[in-house]
Amino acid sequence: MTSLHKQIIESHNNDITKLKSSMSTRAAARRSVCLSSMSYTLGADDNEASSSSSSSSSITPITTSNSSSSSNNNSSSNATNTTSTISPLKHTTTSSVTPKSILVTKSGSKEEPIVSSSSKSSSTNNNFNNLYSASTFSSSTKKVPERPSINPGFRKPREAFLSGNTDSTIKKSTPSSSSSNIKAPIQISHSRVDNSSSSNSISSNNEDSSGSSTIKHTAASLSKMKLSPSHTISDSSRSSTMKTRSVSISNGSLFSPNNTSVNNTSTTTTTTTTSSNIKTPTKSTTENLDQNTPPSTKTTSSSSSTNTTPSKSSVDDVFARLANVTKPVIKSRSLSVSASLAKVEQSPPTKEKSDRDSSSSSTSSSSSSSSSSFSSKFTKILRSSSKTPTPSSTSTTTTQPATSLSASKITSRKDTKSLSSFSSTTKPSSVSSTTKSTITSSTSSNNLTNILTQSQSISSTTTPTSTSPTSISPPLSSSTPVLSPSTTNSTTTTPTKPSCTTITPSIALKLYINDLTSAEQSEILDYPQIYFTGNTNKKTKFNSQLPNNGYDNDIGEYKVVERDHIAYRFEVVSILGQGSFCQVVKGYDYKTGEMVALKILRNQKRFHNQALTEIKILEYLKTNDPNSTASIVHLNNYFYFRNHLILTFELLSMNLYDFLKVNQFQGYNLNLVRRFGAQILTSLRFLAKRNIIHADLKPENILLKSPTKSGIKLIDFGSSCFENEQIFTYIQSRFYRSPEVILGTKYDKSIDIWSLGCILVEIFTGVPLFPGSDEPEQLACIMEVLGAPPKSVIDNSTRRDIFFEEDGTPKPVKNSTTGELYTIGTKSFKDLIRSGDDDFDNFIFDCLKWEPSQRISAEQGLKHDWIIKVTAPTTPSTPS
Ligand SMILES: Nc1ncnc2c1ncn2[C@@H]1O[C@H](COP(=O)(O)OP(=O)(O)OP(=O)(O)O)[C@@H](O)[C@H]1O
Repeated sequence: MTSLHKQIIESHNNDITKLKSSMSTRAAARRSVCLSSMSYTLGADDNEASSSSSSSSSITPITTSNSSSSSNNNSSSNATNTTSTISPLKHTTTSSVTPKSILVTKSGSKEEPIVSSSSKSSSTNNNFNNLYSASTFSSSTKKVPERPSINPGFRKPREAFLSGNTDSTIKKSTPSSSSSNIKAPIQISHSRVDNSSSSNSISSNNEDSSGSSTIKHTAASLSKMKLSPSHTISDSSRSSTMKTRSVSISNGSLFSPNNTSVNNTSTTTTTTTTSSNIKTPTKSTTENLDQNTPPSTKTTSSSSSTNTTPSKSSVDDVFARLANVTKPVIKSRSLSVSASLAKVEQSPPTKEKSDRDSSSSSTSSSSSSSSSSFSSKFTKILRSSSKTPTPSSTSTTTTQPATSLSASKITSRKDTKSLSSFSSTTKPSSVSSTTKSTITSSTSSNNLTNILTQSQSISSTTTPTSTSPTSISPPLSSSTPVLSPSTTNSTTTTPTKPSCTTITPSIALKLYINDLTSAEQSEILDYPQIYFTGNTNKKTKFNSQLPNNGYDNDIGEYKVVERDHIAYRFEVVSILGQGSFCQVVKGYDYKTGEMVALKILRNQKRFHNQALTEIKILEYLKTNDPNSTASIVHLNNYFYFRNHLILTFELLSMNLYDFLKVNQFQGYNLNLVRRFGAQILTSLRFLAKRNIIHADLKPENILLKSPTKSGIKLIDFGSSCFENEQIFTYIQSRFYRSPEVILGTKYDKSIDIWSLGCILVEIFTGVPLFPGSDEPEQLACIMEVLGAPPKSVIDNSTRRDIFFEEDGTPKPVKNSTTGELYTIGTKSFKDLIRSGDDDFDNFIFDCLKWEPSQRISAEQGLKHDWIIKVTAPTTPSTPS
């Protein structure tokens, strides 16, 4: 093991510690952690995995200007010339922008082939390496602005929306005294400074609507590159809660701009921070990576390419490395029990339930937290969802589901037949094959793993259910092999397809009572099938004096404990992400043998209500997308655990914000942008045909399916709605917020097209197109490029007074940092983007129309010249 490996591992361990500590803190702490020390979470045996990925240490920043795409060569030159004007100050900050960590989420074992269109690609797009090469736009290392501060998760009341009190800084950025002296046109002066250097200065208020935090940060706006004084941006702290990433790798080892040559790098890539350099992986980088590319990865890469171009970007190789580093290895722990013991210990279900009920009741009454009282209303939810037949249709009908979640999803918790949702809604794979499980008869050990070291065969205690709503069933393997003794003996094996054999709670109680907290000893009786009871001695202890009996922190977030169980079925492996109203963890499903993503909603009524809407839409979408070709995440299941609504999803990989981050916000070439664009358009067309608005399209909500492939999926339908069921007026994350939402006019599905335009530009450039720190600045950023909105748009605005003078002239808006005024229409889009591709520019123009009706539709977008130029076969042929 090289010293670098040790360094990486050390860094990982440190980050794990930070992550753990951050999980129990409020948003302010989380935010700081996210910015300054992105969390790294590893399975217990990941050190081993990381050592096998030494090549990752040889990755150097993309620094040279060898455009990987021939079509972009010209623009590359242009970019070089243009960016050479960037001020030295910008370069000075460049050296400090290095993110501390590179964040990658290892996908589950399922890796889909790269968008197969690569084989159909033009000569400029015949190699996946090409796809992942840096954008021709890139110049120096980018700094990105703080992520949008207002998040749909924290929608404001309509009154606040109309009064403009939605972003915490509206007052701040709407000049009062100065405004009277300043006339339009608005002048502009952006600046961007390094946010990585400012994380320590973050303070945030965790309260929903009133809180604001001041963040000194860097923003890497294109237009602000010429000036780089730091500025202060106020954000609504909650909504700007930064995502934590499942895995972060010491950036210093992998991507530091200053690390031009790292251990094991035989050939050094010259790194420069001059703006004229377009950062693209060099041949040497690729070669070094290839030496250590796992066979599977190499195969994948080559198979996705018709021509191998060794000198092209190796970002995909980077991801292969990262994926390798983060390969989760967890212990296999499947519950099993001796037949004799099962016979002896099995208690009548009604008795157990009765005991549980009384216990639960007592527990409930002892809790003084408001969240608990609220939660009681939701305890009916989902635990017996299986009893309800699935919303029948799997056709592509555009009929929307019932307004509210099916009543079948909500049943009394006291219904003794209401098994846990997953147990009753799934067809146990083991049953169909009359699986016999290997078990141990040991009664001396409380450790399930230990018990599995001895074996006996018994019949599975699982019974098939007659009703299996497909829309909420977890993924099932066709056959679920039984753990063999050899498998179960290992403490470091990758999760194997486990036996679906379960034990009853009473047996689990007998066997593992010492592993269960006193609360669990009562709680477990509520779960008819026990798959896993946790593998940690750090379980949260019941405390009726604390929020949700100690299970929650003070903002209603579940205190996630790694290695603990969720609902006696899933093992918490790591944290994947942190949303405004949820935590997303990677979990191992002992029932199906799959890694999944568990979205644990905050224990507050509004979040639950929002999640119920999300579930309704997700189920509807899944039903209408049985083959999963719409590039939309599939909901596996949902259930209720410790007063938290939990949604389980297929496990995806990193989101596109992280994807930009690992490339140090250099952006990616247009071929890859196009691939993403085509897939997003396909998703939007799918949604549009069903009259669904996503309403929170942003890079964080677009996830790679695999770290090594370009396939993506949309997630987070928590803000979504049917067009005729609009609930919220205040939606979309600010950078991607459409003018009509800002202005408070009627909106429809074309708000997603606006977001798409912003996102695609960002993927190309690496930085947000319109990085307003609040809504007035957001609108000013837009007007700076698009000019003032048409009079009709202004006149229809319900928030006109916030942004416009009486005569319709835009109110002056100052740059929140420099104090300089924005000016309307002073930025040329083409100059701003410098894509060198008129088709791309035109496509973006078509997305960014003031008038929603004039924007391109998803259907039209898929036929646009830029999209059809080189289109992945899988994307246009995806479902209509
Ligand atoms: N299926 C998944 N697989 C892997 N990671 C996921 C998955 N779902 C979510 N994540 C991670 O968790 C993060 C938060 O998820 P999500 O956007 O659903 O939460 P949210 O609370 O709705 O977020 P927001 O604050 O944007 O509303 C995502 O950005 C992503 O990084």
